[in-house]
Amino acid sequence: MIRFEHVTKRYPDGTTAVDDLSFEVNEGELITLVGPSGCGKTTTMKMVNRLIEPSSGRILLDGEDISTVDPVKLRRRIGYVIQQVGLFPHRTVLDNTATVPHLLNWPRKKARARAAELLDLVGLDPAVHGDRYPDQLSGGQRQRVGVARALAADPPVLLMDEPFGAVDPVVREHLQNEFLRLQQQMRKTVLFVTHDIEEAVRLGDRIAVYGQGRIEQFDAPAAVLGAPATPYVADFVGADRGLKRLSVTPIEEGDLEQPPVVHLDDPLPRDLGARWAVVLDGQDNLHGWIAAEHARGTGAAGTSAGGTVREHARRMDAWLPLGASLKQAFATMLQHDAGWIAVIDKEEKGRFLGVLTPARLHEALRRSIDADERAVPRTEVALESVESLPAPADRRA
Ligand SMILES: Nc1ncnc2c1ncn2[C@@H]1O[C@H](COP(=O)(O)OP(=O)(O)OP(=O)(O)O)[C@@H](O)[C@H]1O
Repeated sequence: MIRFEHVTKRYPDGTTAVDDLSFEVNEGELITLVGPSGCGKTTTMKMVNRLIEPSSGRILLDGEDISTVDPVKLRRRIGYVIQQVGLFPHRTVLDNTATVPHLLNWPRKKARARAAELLDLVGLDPAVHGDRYPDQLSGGQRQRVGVARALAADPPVLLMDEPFGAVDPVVREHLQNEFLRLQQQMRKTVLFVTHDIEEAVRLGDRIAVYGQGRIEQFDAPAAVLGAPATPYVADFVGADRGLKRLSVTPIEEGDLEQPPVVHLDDPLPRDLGARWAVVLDGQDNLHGWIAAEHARGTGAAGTSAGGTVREHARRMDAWLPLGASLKQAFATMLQHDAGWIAVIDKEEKGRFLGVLTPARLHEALRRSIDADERAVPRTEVALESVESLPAPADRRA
Protein backbone atom coordinates (compact mmCIF):
# COMPACT_ATOMS: atom_id res chain seq x y z
CA MET A 1 0.00 0.00 0.00
CA ILE A 2 2.75 2.46 1.02
CA ARG A 3 6.25 1.69 -0.13
CA PHE A 4 9.44 3.64 0.58
CA GLU A 5 12.28 2.88 -1.81
CA HIS A 6 15.70 4.20 -0.76
CA VAL A 7 14.26 7.50 0.37
CA THR A 8 16.67 10.16 1.62
CA LYS A 9 15.83 13.66 2.79
CA ARG A 10 18.61 16.17 3.13
CA TYR A 11 17.60 19.68 4.21
CA PRO A 12 19.33 22.67 2.60
CA ASP A 13 21.46 23.22 5.72
CA GLY A 14 22.98 19.76 5.23
CA THR A 15 20.95 17.90 7.88
CA THR A 16 20.19 14.38 6.74
CA ALA A 17 16.81 13.80 8.37
CA VAL A 18 16.07 10.50 6.65
CA ASP A 19 18.80 8.31 5.24
CA ASP A 20 18.14 5.66 2.57
CA LEU A 21 14.87 4.47 4.03
CA SER A 22 13.12 1.42 2.53
CA PHE A 23 10.05 -0.22 4.01
CA GLU A 24 6.58 -1.32 3.05
CA VAL A 25 3.24 -0.94 4.81
CA ASN A 26 0.42 -3.31 3.97
CA GLU A 27 -3.17 -2.26 3.41
CA GLY A 28 -5.08 -1.97 6.68
CA GLU A 29 -1.94 -2.05 8.79
CA LEU A 30 -1.24 0.35 11.64
CA ILE A 31 2.47 1.12 11.78
CA THR A 32 3.87 3.12 14.67
CA LEU A 33 7.04 5.13 14.03
CA VAL A 34 8.86 5.54 17.30
CA GLY A 35 12.18 7.08 18.24
CA PRO A 36 13.80 9.97 20.05
CA SER A 37 13.26 13.60 19.09
CA GLY A 38 14.82 14.60 15.80
CA CYS A 39 15.31 11.10 14.38
CA GLY A 40 13.24 11.76 11.25
CA LYS A 41 9.77 10.45 12.07
CA THR A 42 7.86 13.59 11.08
CA THR A 43 9.96 14.04 7.97
CA THR A 44 9.08 10.47 6.94
CA MET A 45 5.42 11.17 7.47
CA LYS A 46 5.32 14.49 5.63
CA MET A 47 6.96 12.95 2.60
CA VAL A 48 3.92 10.68 2.23
CA ASN A 49 1.53 13.60 1.70
CA ARG A 50 4.18 15.67 -0.07
CA LEU A 51 4.43 18.41 2.53
CA ILE A 52 8.13 17.58 2.18
CA GLU A 53 9.78 16.25 -1.00
CA PRO A 54 12.47 13.56 -0.77
CA SER A 55 15.99 14.43 -1.98
CA SER A 56 16.25 11.00 -3.56
CA GLY A 57 14.40 7.72 -3.73
CA ARG A 58 10.68 7.32 -4.29
CA ILE A 59 7.47 6.63 -2.42
CA LEU A 60 4.69 4.54 -3.92
CA LEU A 61 1.07 4.64 -2.88
CA ASP A 62 -0.89 1.68 -4.22
CA GLY A 63 1.91 1.13 -6.70
CA GLU A 64 1.82 4.73 -7.94
CA ASP A 65 4.85 7.00 -7.58
CA ILE A 66 3.45 9.90 -5.54
CA SER A 67 5.81 12.42 -7.14
CA THR A 68 3.65 12.09 -10.26
CA VAL A 69 0.38 12.78 -8.40
CA ASP A 70 -0.97 16.29 -7.91
CA PRO A 71 -0.32 17.04 -4.19
CA VAL A 72 -3.82 18.42 -3.62
CA LYS A 73 -5.42 15.30 -5.06
CA LEU A 74 -2.97 13.13 -3.16
CA ARG A 75 -3.87 14.75 0.16
CA ARG A 76 -7.54 14.01 -0.36
CA ARG A 77 -6.65 10.33 -0.19
CA ILE A 78 -4.67 10.83 2.99
CA GLY A 79 -6.10 11.90 6.34
CA TYR A 80 -3.69 13.89 8.51
CA VAL A 81 -3.88 14.35 12.28
CA ILE A 82 -1.30 16.36 14.19
CA GLN A 83 -0.67 17.09 17.84
CA GLN A 84 -1.61 20.76 17.61
CA VAL A 85 -4.83 19.61 15.93
CA GLY A 86 -5.03 22.84 13.94
CA LEU A 87 -8.78 23.34 14.15
CA PHE A 88 -10.12 26.57 12.71
CA PRO A 89 -10.97 28.65 15.79
CA HIS A 90 -13.81 30.57 14.18
CA ARG A 91 -15.58 27.55 12.78
CA THR A 92 -17.84 25.27 14.74
CA VAL A 93 -16.84 21.73 15.55
CA LEU A 94 -19.25 20.44 12.91
CA ASP A 95 -17.83 22.74 10.23
CA ASN A 96 -14.27 21.88 11.24
CA THR A 97 -15.08 18.20 10.87
CA ALA A 98 -16.65 18.80 7.47
CA THR A 99 -13.60 20.68 6.16
CA VAL A 100 -12.55 18.12 3.56
CA PRO A 101 -16.08 17.26 2.36
CA HIS A 102 -16.57 21.03 1.88
CA LEU A 103 -13.32 21.20 -0.12
CA LEU A 104 -14.55 18.29 -2.18
CA ASN A 105 -17.71 20.30 -2.89
CA TRP A 106 -20.05 17.83 -1.29
CA PRO A 107 -23.59 19.25 -0.93
CA ARG A 108 -23.72 21.09 2.40
CA LYS A 109 -26.33 18.79 3.89
CA LYS A 110 -24.39 15.66 3.01
CA ALA A 111 -21.14 17.13 4.38
CA ARG A 112 -22.77 18.06 7.69
CA ALA A 113 -24.46 14.68 7.99
CA ARG A 114 -21.13 12.96 7.40
CA ALA A 115 -19.44 15.24 9.97
CA ALA A 116 -22.11 14.44 12.55
CA GLU A 117 -21.68 10.73 11.90
CA LEU A 118 -17.92 11.02 12.37
CA LEU A 119 -18.24 13.02 15.59
CA ASP A 120 -20.51 10.33 16.92
CA LEU A 121 -17.98 7.68 15.89
CA VAL A 122 -15.18 9.36 17.87
CA GLY A 123 -17.39 9.65 20.96
CA LEU A 124 -18.67 13.24 20.70
CA ASP A 125 -22.38 13.93 20.63
CA PRO A 126 -22.97 16.16 17.57
CA ALA A 127 -26.07 17.64 19.21
CA VAL A 128 -24.04 18.73 22.24
CA HIS A 129 -20.62 19.51 20.75
CA GLY A 130 -21.35 20.16 17.08
CA ASP A 131 -22.17 23.86 17.43
CA ARG A 132 -19.38 24.66 19.86
CA TYR A 133 -16.13 26.35 18.91
CA PRO A 134 -12.79 24.60 19.44
CA ASP A 135 -11.88 26.65 22.53
CA GLN A 136 -15.06 25.40 24.19
CA LEU A 137 -13.72 21.84 24.16
CA SER A 138 -11.24 20.00 26.36
CA GLY A 139 -7.88 18.95 24.95
CA GLY A 140 -9.02 15.35 24.55
CA GLN A 141 -12.21 16.45 22.79
CA ARG A 142 -10.21 18.61 20.38
CA GLN A 143 -8.03 15.61 19.53
CA ARG A 144 -11.17 13.62 18.80
CA VAL A 145 -12.38 16.34 16.44
CA GLY A 146 -8.96 16.17 14.76
CA VAL A 147 -9.41 12.44 14.19
CA ALA A 148 -13.00 12.89 13.00
CA ARG A 149 -11.92 15.59 10.55
CA ALA A 150 -9.15 13.39 9.14
CA LEU A 151 -11.64 10.58 8.58
CA ALA A 152 -14.42 12.69 7.09
CA ALA A 153 -13.69 11.96 3.43
CA ASP A 154 -13.01 8.31 4.26
CA PRO A 155 -9.39 8.32 3.06
CA PRO A 156 -7.72 4.91 2.79
CA VAL A 157 -4.55 6.25 4.44
CA LEU A 158 -4.19 8.08 7.72
CA LEU A 159 -1.07 9.91 8.90
CA MET A 160 -1.07 10.66 12.62
CA ASP A 161 1.75 12.71 14.11
CA GLU A 162 1.73 12.42 17.91
CA PRO A 163 -2.05 12.88 17.83
CA PHE A 164 -2.47 12.15 21.53
CA GLY A 165 0.77 13.77 22.65
CA ALA A 166 -0.77 16.86 24.24
CA VAL A 167 -3.26 15.22 26.61
CA ASP A 168 -2.75 13.79 30.07
CA PRO A 169 -1.95 10.07 30.46
CA VAL A 170 -5.46 9.02 31.48
CA VAL A 171 -7.19 10.78 28.58
CA ARG A 172 -4.43 9.52 26.34
CA GLU A 173 -5.05 5.89 27.21
CA HIS A 174 -8.75 6.47 26.67
CA LEU A 175 -8.14 7.97 23.23
CA GLN A 176 -5.77 5.13 22.34
CA ASN A 177 -8.36 2.51 23.24
CA GLU A 178 -11.05 4.33 21.30
CA PHE A 179 -8.80 4.67 18.32
CA LEU A 180 -7.99 0.95 18.41
CA ARG A 181 -11.68 0.14 18.48
CA LEU A 182 -12.26 2.48 15.55
CA GLN A 183 -9.35 1.01 13.62
CA GLN A 184 -10.77 -2.47 14.06
CA GLN A 185 -13.85 -1.31 12.19
CA MET A 186 -12.15 0.90 9.63
CA ARG A 187 -8.96 -0.96 8.83
CA LYS A 188 -7.24 2.13 7.47
CA THR A 189 -3.60 2.04 6.51
CA VAL A 190 -2.07 4.15 9.28
CA LEU A 191 1.33 5.67 9.94
CA PHE A 192 1.37 6.82 13.55
CA VAL A 193 4.28 8.83 14.95
CA THR A 194 5.03 8.74 18.65
CA HIS A 195 8.07 9.04 20.86
CA ASP A 196 6.43 6.86 23.49
CA ILE A 197 7.36 3.19 23.20
CA GLU A 198 4.34 2.18 25.33
CA GLU A 199 2.02 3.86 22.86
CA ALA A 200 3.90 2.32 19.92
CA VAL A 201 3.55 -1.15 21.44
CA ARG A 202 -0.09 -0.75 22.34
CA LEU A 203 -1.24 0.54 18.97
CA GLY A 204 1.08 -0.82 16.32
CA ASP A 205 0.56 -3.96 14.26
CA ARG A 206 4.23 -3.38 13.57
CA ILE A 207 6.66 -0.84 14.95
CA ALA A 208 9.41 1.01 13.13
CA VAL A 209 12.06 1.92 15.69
CA TYR A 210 14.08 4.88 14.43
CA GLY A 211 17.71 5.65 15.09
CA GLN A 212 19.20 8.76 13.46
CA GLY A 213 17.38 8.95 10.12
CA ARG A 214 17.19 5.17 9.81
CA ILE A 215 14.93 2.38 10.90
CA GLU A 216 16.82 0.14 13.29
CA GLN A 217 14.07 -2.46 13.53
CA PHE A 218 10.73 -2.95 11.80
CA ASP A 219 8.79 -5.70 13.48
CA ALA A 220 5.76 -6.79 15.49
CA PRO A 221 5.64 -5.29 19.01
CA ALA A 222 6.36 -8.62 20.68
CA ALA A 223 9.44 -9.12 18.53
CA VAL A 224 10.75 -5.60 19.17
CA LEU A 225 10.36 -6.09 22.90
CA GLY A 226 11.56 -9.68 22.98
CA ALA A 227 14.23 -9.64 20.36
CA PRO A 228 15.66 -6.14 19.95
CA ALA A 229 17.68 -6.18 16.74
CA THR A 230 20.44 -3.92 17.99
CA PRO A 231 21.78 -2.68 21.34
CA TYR A 232 20.30 0.72 20.42
CA VAL A 233 16.80 -0.77 20.16
CA ALA A 234 17.28 -2.74 23.37
CA ASP A 235 18.27 0.48 25.09
CA PHE A 236 15.35 2.40 23.59
CA VAL A 237 12.67 -0.11 24.53
CA GLY A 238 14.10 -0.17 28.02
CA ALA A 239 15.17 -2.61 30.64
CA ASP A 240 11.57 -3.24 31.64
CA ARG A 241 10.67 -4.70 28.24
CA GLY A 242 9.68 -7.93 29.98
CA LEU A 243 6.94 -5.96 31.67
CA LYS A 244 5.90 -4.24 28.45
CA ARG A 245 5.78 -7.64 26.82
CA LEU A 246 3.13 -8.70 29.26
CA SER A 247 0.78 -6.23 27.64
CA VAL A 248 1.25 -7.64 24.13
CA THR A 249 1.13 -11.33 24.96
CA PRO A 250 -2.38 -12.83 25.04
CA ILE A 251 -3.51 -15.66 27.29
CA GLU A 252 -3.79 -18.73 25.08
CA GLU A 253 -5.65 -21.95 25.74
CA GLY A 254 -2.38 -23.89 26.00
CA ASP A 255 -1.33 -21.72 28.93
CA LEU A 256 -4.15 -22.96 31.13
CA GLU A 257 -4.18 -25.65 33.77
CA GLN A 258 -7.15 -27.87 34.49
CA PRO A 259 -7.98 -27.83 38.19
CA PRO A 260 -10.53 -30.15 39.80
CA VAL A 261 -14.02 -29.08 38.74
CA VAL A 262 -17.41 -29.61 40.38
CA HIS A 263 -20.89 -28.54 39.31
CA LEU A 264 -23.35 -26.45 41.30
CA ASP A 265 -25.94 -29.19 41.63
CA ASP A 266 -23.50 -32.01 42.39
CA PRO A 267 -23.85 -33.52 45.84
CA LEU A 268 -21.08 -32.11 47.95
CA PRO A 269 -18.13 -34.49 47.50
CA ARG A 270 -16.46 -35.90 50.57
CA ASP A 271 -13.07 -35.20 49.11
CA LEU A 272 -12.39 -32.58 46.45
CA GLY A 273 -9.06 -34.21 45.65
CA ALA A 274 -7.37 -30.84 46.11
CA ARG A 275 -7.46 -27.83 48.40
CA TRP A 276 -10.02 -26.21 46.16
CA ALA A 277 -12.05 -26.77 43.02
CA VAL A 278 -13.68 -24.58 40.41
CA VAL A 279 -17.48 -24.55 40.46
CA LEU A 280 -19.40 -24.52 37.16
CA ASP A 281 -23.07 -24.18 36.40
CA GLY A 282 -25.11 -26.56 34.23
CA GLN A 283 -23.77 -24.93 31.02
CA ASP A 284 -20.17 -25.34 32.15
CA ASN A 285 -19.96 -21.60 32.75
CA LEU A 286 -17.86 -20.29 35.58
CA HIS A 287 -19.78 -19.84 38.81
CA GLY A 288 -17.09 -19.68 41.48
CA TRP A 289 -14.91 -21.91 43.58
CA ILE A 290 -15.13 -24.11 46.61
CA ALA A 291 -12.48 -24.88 49.22
CA ALA A 292 -11.85 -28.31 50.69
CA GLU A 293 -12.60 -27.02 54.17
CA HIS A 294 -16.01 -25.76 53.05
CA ALA A 295 -16.79 -29.27 51.86
CA ARG A 296 -15.57 -30.93 55.00
CA GLY A 297 -18.08 -30.24 57.50
CA THR A 298 -20.05 -30.85 60.50
CA GLY A 299 -20.67 -34.59 60.22
CA ALA A 300 -18.46 -37.38 61.48
CA ALA A 301 -14.78 -37.07 60.65
CA GLY A 302 -14.18 -37.59 56.96
CA THR A 303 -17.82 -37.21 55.97
CA SER A 304 -19.09 -34.41 53.87
CA ALA A 305 -21.08 -31.50 55.23
CA GLY A 306 -24.01 -32.67 53.13
CA GLY A 307 -26.18 -30.84 50.62
CA THR A 308 -25.00 -29.72 47.21
CA VAL A 309 -22.00 -27.79 46.02
CA ARG A 310 -24.25 -24.76 45.50
CA GLU A 311 -24.65 -24.20 49.24
CA HIS A 312 -20.90 -23.98 49.78
CA ALA A 313 -19.65 -22.34 46.62
CA ARG A 314 -18.10 -18.87 46.68
CA ARG A 315 -18.21 -16.33 43.89
CA MET A 316 -15.08 -15.94 41.82
CA ASP A 317 -14.15 -12.39 40.84
CA ALA A 318 -10.69 -13.08 39.47
CA TRP A 319 -11.45 -14.12 35.90
CA LEU A 320 -10.67 -12.96 32.37
CA PRO A 321 -11.68 -13.94 28.84
CA LEU A 322 -9.26 -15.89 26.68
CA GLY A 323 -7.12 -13.49 24.65
CA ALA A 324 -6.81 -10.93 27.45
CA SER A 325 -3.20 -9.90 27.97
CA LEU A 326 -0.83 -11.39 30.50
CA LYS A 327 -0.63 -7.89 31.93
CA GLN A 328 -4.37 -7.91 32.61
CA ALA A 329 -3.97 -11.36 34.13
CA PHE A 330 -1.24 -10.15 36.44
CA ALA A 331 -3.21 -7.04 37.37
CA THR A 332 -6.31 -9.17 38.07
CA MET A 333 -4.33 -11.44 40.36
CA LEU A 334 -3.06 -8.42 42.28
CA GLN A 335 -6.43 -6.68 42.38
CA HIS A 336 -8.22 -9.68 43.83
CA ASP A 337 -5.25 -10.90 45.81
CA ALA A 338 -5.74 -14.21 44.02
CA GLY A 339 -3.22 -17.01 43.57
CA TRP A 340 -4.74 -17.87 40.18
CA ILE A 341 -7.39 -16.58 37.80
CA ALA A 342 -10.13 -18.39 35.93
CA VAL A 343 -10.20 -18.00 32.15
CA ILE A 344 -13.43 -18.14 30.18
CA ASP A 345 -14.35 -18.25 26.52
CA LYS A 346 -15.72 -14.87 25.52
CA GLU A 347 -17.26 -16.28 22.34
CA GLU A 348 -19.24 -18.92 24.17
CA LYS A 349 -20.89 -16.84 26.86
CA GLY A 350 -18.43 -17.57 29.58
CA ARG A 351 -17.67 -21.29 29.22
CA PHE A 352 -14.90 -22.12 31.68
CA LEU A 353 -11.63 -23.04 29.97
CA GLY A 354 -9.10 -23.45 32.77
CA VAL A 355 -7.04 -21.45 35.22
CA LEU A 356 -3.93 -19.36 34.78
CA THR A 357 -1.43 -19.69 37.58
CA PRO A 358 1.66 -17.57 38.21
CA ALA A 359 3.79 -20.48 36.99
CA ARG A 360 1.84 -20.69 33.74
CA LEU A 361 1.92 -16.91 33.36
CA HIS A 362 5.67 -17.06 33.63
CA GLU A 363 5.80 -19.87 31.07
CA ALA A 364 3.59 -17.91 28.69
CA LEU A 365 5.90 -14.95 28.98
CA ARG A 366 8.84 -17.24 28.31
CA ARG A 367 7.07 -18.70 25.28
CA SER A 368 6.62 -15.23 23.93
CA ILE A 369 10.27 -14.29 24.41
CA ASP A 370 11.64 -17.61 23.25
CA ALA A 371 12.34 -15.97 19.92
CA ASP A 372 15.18 -14.24 21.64
CA GLU A 373 17.13 -16.18 24.15
CA ARG A 374 20.12 -13.98 23.50
CA ALA A 375 18.64 -10.62 24.45
CA VAL A 376 16.57 -11.66 27.43
CA PRO A 377 18.55 -13.43 30.11
CA ARG A 378 16.50 -16.19 31.63
CA THR A 379 15.85 -16.13 35.28
CA GLU A 380 14.94 -19.50 36.62
CA VAL A 381 12.14 -18.95 39.07
CA ALA A 382 10.64 -21.97 40.72
CA LEU A 383 6.93 -21.39 40.97
CA GLU A 384 4.34 -23.58 42.55
CA SER A 385 2.06 -25.85 40.56
CA VAL A 386 -1.69 -25.49 40.78
CA GLU A 387 -2.19 -28.13 43.48
CA SER A 388 -0.04 -26.35 46.00
CA LEU A 389 -1.54 -22.90 45.45
CA PRO A 390 -3.83 -21.54 48.11
CA ALA A 391 -7.44 -20.91 47.24
CA PRO A 392 -8.25 -17.27 46.42
CA ALA A 393 -9.53 -16.35 49.88
CA ASP A 394 -6.68 -17.95 51.79
CA ARG A 395 -4.50 -15.02 50.93
CA ARG A 396 -6.88 -12.57 52.48
CA ALA A 397 -7.03 -14.36 55.77
N1 LIG B 1 13.19 22.44 7.64
C1 LIG B 1 14.26 21.88 8.20
N2 LIG B 1 15.50 22.33 7.96
C2 LIG B 1 16.58 21.76 8.51
N3 LIG B 1 16.53 20.70 9.34
C3 LIG B 1 15.32 20.20 9.62
C4 LIG B 1 14.13 20.75 9.10
N4 LIG B 1 13.07 20.04 9.57
C5 LIG B 1 13.59 19.09 10.36
N5 LIG B 1 14.94 19.17 10.40
C6 LIG B 1 15.86 18.30 11.11
O1 LIG B 1 15.71 16.99 10.61
C7 LIG B 1 15.84 16.05 11.67
C8 LIG B 1 14.58 15.19 11.72
O2 LIG B 1 13.46 15.99 12.07
P1 LIG B 1 12.01 15.40 12.28
O3 LIG B 1 11.10 16.53 12.57
O4 LIG B 1 11.69 14.52 11.15
O5 LIG B 1 12.25 14.52 13.58
P2 LIG B 1 11.21 13.79 14.54
O6 LIG B 1 11.74 12.45 14.73
O7 LIG B 1 9.85 13.92 14.01
O8 LIG B 1 11.37 14.62 15.87
P3 LIG B 1 10.28 15.04 16.99
O9 LIG B 1 9.93 13.79 17.69
O10 LIG B 1 11.04 16.00 17.84
O11 LIG B 1 9.14 15.67 16.26
C9 LIG B 1 16.08 16.85 12.93
O12 LIG B 1 17.46 16.89 13.16
C10 LIG B 1 15.55 18.23 12.57
O13 LIG B 1 16.24 19.23 13.29
